[in-house]
Order: sequence, then C-alpha cells, then structure tokens
Amino acid sequence: KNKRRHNFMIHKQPPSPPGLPVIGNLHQLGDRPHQSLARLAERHGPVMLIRLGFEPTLVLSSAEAAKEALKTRDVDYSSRPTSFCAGKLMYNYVDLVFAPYSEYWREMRKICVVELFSMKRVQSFQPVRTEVTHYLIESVAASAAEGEAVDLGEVCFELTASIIFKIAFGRSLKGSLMDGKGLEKLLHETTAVLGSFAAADFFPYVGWMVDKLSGLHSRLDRLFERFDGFLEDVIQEHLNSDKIKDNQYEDIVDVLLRIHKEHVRSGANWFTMTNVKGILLDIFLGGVDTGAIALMWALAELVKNPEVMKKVQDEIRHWASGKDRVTEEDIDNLKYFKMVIKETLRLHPVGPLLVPKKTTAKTQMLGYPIQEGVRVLINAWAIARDPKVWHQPEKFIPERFKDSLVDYRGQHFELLPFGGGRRICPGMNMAMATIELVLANMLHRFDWKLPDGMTPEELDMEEGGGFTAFKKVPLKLVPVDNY
Ligand code: HEM
Repeated sequence: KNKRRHNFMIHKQPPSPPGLPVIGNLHQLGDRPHQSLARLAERHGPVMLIRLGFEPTLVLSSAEAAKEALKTRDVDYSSRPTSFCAGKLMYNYVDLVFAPYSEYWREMRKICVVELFSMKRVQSFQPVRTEVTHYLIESVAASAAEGEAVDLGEVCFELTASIIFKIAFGRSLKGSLMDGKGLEKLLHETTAVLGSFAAADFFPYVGWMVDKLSGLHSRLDRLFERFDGFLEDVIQEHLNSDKIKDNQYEDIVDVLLRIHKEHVRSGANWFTMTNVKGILLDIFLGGVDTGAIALMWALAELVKNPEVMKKVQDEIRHWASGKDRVTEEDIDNLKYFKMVIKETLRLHPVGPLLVPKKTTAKTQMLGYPIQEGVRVLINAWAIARDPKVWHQPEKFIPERFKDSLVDYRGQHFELLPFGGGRRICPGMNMAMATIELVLANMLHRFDWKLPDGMTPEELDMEEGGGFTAFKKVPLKLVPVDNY
C-alpha cells in the first residue's frame, strides 16, 4: 500500500494556484513578491508550481523544502535562470552571481572564495573598516551636537559604499567618478532593474519587443555604459600605477589583476579582463546596498523595541567601558548583540527570495517530480516567519537564540539570509565584519531618539519591494552623544 502511495506521489505535480491565460501567475506577485508568494503558500503549501508568463517556477516556502534544494539535492538546484537584464549588465553572465552552474562557475567561485573572500582577506581590510567607521561616528557626533536628526539610509549607504570603494577599487568614495547621491540613485535603479520582471524572460519572441518599447533596452544600455566606463577607469588606473602604494593591503582590483597576469603567464586564457569586470560588478552591486539595508533594519527594530535597545547597549558599554571605540576584538564578547543581528536578519532578510535558481536536471522536491530547467524561488522571508518553526514569528525577540545553535551560515534551513548550498553568499564574512563593527559603535557612542515626539509604535516598518527588501520610509533618528 505504501509503495502505491509513494508511486502516486512521484507522478503528481506540486499544487498550482490558478493563473490567467498567457501571463500565468505574474499578476499575483504585486510589488512585494515575497509577501504575495507567502500568502499563496499559506493556501497551497510549501511546494508550489506557479507560472510566470511561459516560465514554470517552483516556489519553496518551508525549511524542509529549502533543505532538499540546498543540501539533499544541492547540485540539481544550483543553476541560475537566464535574465535579460543580468545578461546585458554582466557581460553575458561572466560574473559569479548570475553564471549558470558549470565548470566555468566552479573555477570562478574557487578564485573568489580562496582569493577574495577568505578570512585572511577579510582581516586584511580591518584598517579600512575601522577608519571609515571612525569617520562616520565623527560625522554623526557633529549632528548630535546640533541636535539634528540624521537620515540613516544616507549615512549607512555612504558608509558601506565607502568601505567597498576602498577595499575593491582602492579609491575614496568622495571625489570619485561616482559620488554620493548619484551613486545611490544608480545602484537603486540597477537593483530595481535586476529585480524587475523583464518581459523577455517570461514571454518568448514578443517579450523582447515589449521591453524595447517600454524603454528597458535603452535604460540598460545607459546603466551598462556607466558601470563599464567606471570599471575601465579603475582598471586602467591600477595598470598605470607605478607608485608604491601607501596602503598595506592589496585591494580587490590588485588581486584580480594579479590572477589575470598569472593565468596569462601559465597559458590559461579563460580568465580575461571581462571576468575581472564581472566580479567587480558583483561586488559593487552585491556589497553596498545589502549591508546598508541590514544596518538600517537593525536600528529600526531596536528603536521600536526600547527594552532590547537598553539591554544591548548595556552589554556593549560594559565590555567596551572606558574606551572611545568598540574594536573588532571586543565584538567576540558581545553575545546578546550577536543575537540582535541574527534576529534582524531573520525578520528582514535583505534578499527575501535569495537569488533565483534553476534546476540542472530532472529531480524531485518532497516527493514531487520536477523537470530540468525550472526556475526556483526559495522564500527565505516566509520560512523565517513560519509559525510552525518560530514562536511569535512577527515579534523581534533576540532571546529566542539564547541556548540555540541556529545561525545564518547555511546549515540551518529555517534561517537563510545568505542562502545556502554551493551558491551560498561568499561575501558573508565580509558583510558581517562591517555590520557588526558599525552597529556596535553606533550603539556604544550614541543613544537614538525618534524625532518630533514620535513614539516607537508609530515607527513605520513597511518594506519596499524588488530584489531587496529595504525599509520603505527612510529612518530618521536623533543621535544623543554618550561620549
Ligand atoms: C548583508 C549583506 C549580504 C546579504 C544578506 C547577502 C545575501 C546573498 C544571497 C541571499 C545570495 C544568494 C545565495 C543563494 O543563491 O543561495 C548571495 C549571493 C552572492 N553574494 Fe551576497 N549578500 C550580502 C553581502 C555580500 C557582499 C558584501 C558581497 C561581496 C563583497 C556579496 C557577494 C555575493 C556573490 C558574489 C554572490 C553570488 C554567489 C554565487 O552565485 O556563487 N554579498 N548573497
């Protein structure tokens, strides 16, 4: 009997919410697809097969389903769907984020993991993180002296952008070709384009025409030219520079150019300047906004939950008492602070649907048969709020991680802010080093008040939509200097 039931499951399709002719379920996504898909999953279950235009798409919304995709059958779920926008911006998928699963991706990933994102490399950038954080603290202190509110979106963006510029391009953000507001607008436009649903991806033949008419092609051309021009300039500057650098670390362009040279010398010619640019663009697009968004959510949740704010500030001020700054060494002692960050990433995974995946072979998902070449979305946002796994999932309670082994490093499938499996975010350690140092210092030095008599209950926590779930209403707070 059991065998018959098993066979029945093997041949049955996953549940599919009814859609419309041609567009399928596209119209049901709305402007925050992770939330709409979570609602659909409540009705249709943790494994759904939807249709986005002509593209069958598997949506996974439980830890058990995520585990099957990211661990049990990891290889089968490791490719990326083609994306018209990513193909155009990423030099036809020669980067790491959007490269299809292949020998090529494996080689690129090895270079990135060993050379760019290793613990040793992350540590070599410590002076940059420290210097930029000091600068930020002083600029917030100036606002505190005036009693002014600061726009934390702007502050956090400038901070993460300054760090990435220094470590990746060896340049200061200020006075660079791309500066301040212009850069913020450019990066937001690009993530919006990458997160949008280009018609060409979902409607064969006519889609291309629709995108052309809608102006998407010219928008992409414009974005491509700006990024490519910038990267060309940075690379040329590094190639022409014969000055002995005053900084002790190799920046990421230095490392990539060195690898390129080694490849050419050994006769391997696949690692070209275009690959160098592809990786740099991944770091540019993946490394700036993500950290800033996470920092902003952490501060917003802390202001909304004053008792948590007090507890975490007491901890930081206890361990760093008598010091004017929190150092990276101090952070190891901050147990509750680390729980606060985990809880922030649980409620606010920056990429709520991770990066779309694609099946590489005919496979299965919790007993359902799945075709090769199916697009796969893992709803990390919904999984991290699943009431079957999390007690009072909508509440910000860092204590839930006390005596718990659950963390965000891809081994616990109920908490996946950095994804998991072989395509897990390789920039995780780099990102965490920045987030921890900056947040600890902001909480150590300042108390944070809401402006104009606003109460914590009135703080708007709505999310914006697209590739990243950012805080829609900018967070403005008044810093009070505790120095
Ligand atoms: C809070 C900060 C960050 C978050 C939440 C985040 C999240 C993610 C997620 C969810 C993925 C997709 C994983 C999957 O498909 O399973 C990813 C991939 C990636 N991330 Fe991050 N990321 C962050 C910061 C960074 C930084 C700082 C860098 C680089 C300096 C970076 C570089 C990348 C790259 C290159 C990939 C593609 C990996 C591949 O496809 O092989 N990320 N990230």
